[in-house]
Amino acid sequence: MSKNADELENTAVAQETPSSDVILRTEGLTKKFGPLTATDNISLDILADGITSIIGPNGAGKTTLFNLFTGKYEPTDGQILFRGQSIGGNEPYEIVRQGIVRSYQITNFFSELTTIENVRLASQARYTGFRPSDFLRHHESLEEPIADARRVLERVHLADASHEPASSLSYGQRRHLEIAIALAAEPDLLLMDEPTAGMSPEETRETVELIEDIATDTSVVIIEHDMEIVMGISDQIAVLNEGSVLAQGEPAEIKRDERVQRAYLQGGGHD
Ligand SMILES: Nc1ncnc2c1ncn2[C@@H]1O[C@H](COP(=O)(O)OP(=O)(O)OP(=O)(O)O)[C@@H](O)[C@H]1O
Repeated sequence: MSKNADELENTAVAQETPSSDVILRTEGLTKKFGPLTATDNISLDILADGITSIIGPNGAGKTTLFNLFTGKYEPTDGQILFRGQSIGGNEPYEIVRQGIVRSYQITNFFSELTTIENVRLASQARYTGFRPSDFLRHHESLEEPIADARRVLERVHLADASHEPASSLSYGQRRHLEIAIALAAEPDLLLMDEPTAGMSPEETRETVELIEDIATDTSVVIIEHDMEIVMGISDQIAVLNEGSVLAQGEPAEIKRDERVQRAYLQGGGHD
């Protein structure tokens, strides 16, 4: 039976609109730096549920993709849809307000302030705004930001260190403080760049558990080089190679994908 015009139109809409289980979609996303193409026509779906890992050899375009998601870079071409809305080229503070937050691998807090003061400042921004100049504005009450900061510190197991100067925290605790600062913005999508890099086996185990806990109510995307962690933690994996998506799927599919093995698991260099 042939479809009438309405049915055809509905089909077209259904194909174009990301389904509700996709939180972020890229369509033909390209970023060029002069003659170099860092991400090349990437079309990728990040599912709302669970943890997506982005893997690939050095220079594959993983960090560039994160920088496009957070508004640090403007796409040269293509679209980024967050919950169906185009965000490509938005300012970083707008993207944080829209619900995408990145937790940094590098230390990015005020070391002379206490642990809770650092998280409280980040929670305050939810009330005053995420524009750099908004940090100078005052929320009339500190009660809510302090209560939020306490809750977040419980979650990342730093409650006991609340009143320690951030400079006195161990390396693993500092990384958890970074995560706490990101969580204080109450993201819907949390981006994490090598969340266990440089950690001891014990710190790594705690951090993996923490990420799994966060993923129960927040969509999580991680860039990760450690294949044991990737295979254990991920619900979905996207493999990039030379700026393009080589494969996307569940860990078992990715493990047996011959192109992936050739490009990355056996052949390609990584940290
Ligand atoms: N700001 C920039 N200016 C010029 N070239 C850049 C810039 N950022 C990234 N590149 C280039 O884009 C390509 C992709 O880099 P990107 O950092 O995204 O890769 P990656 O997959 O994150 O690598 P790694 O695992 O080493 O961090 C590389 O060739 C890199 O040199």
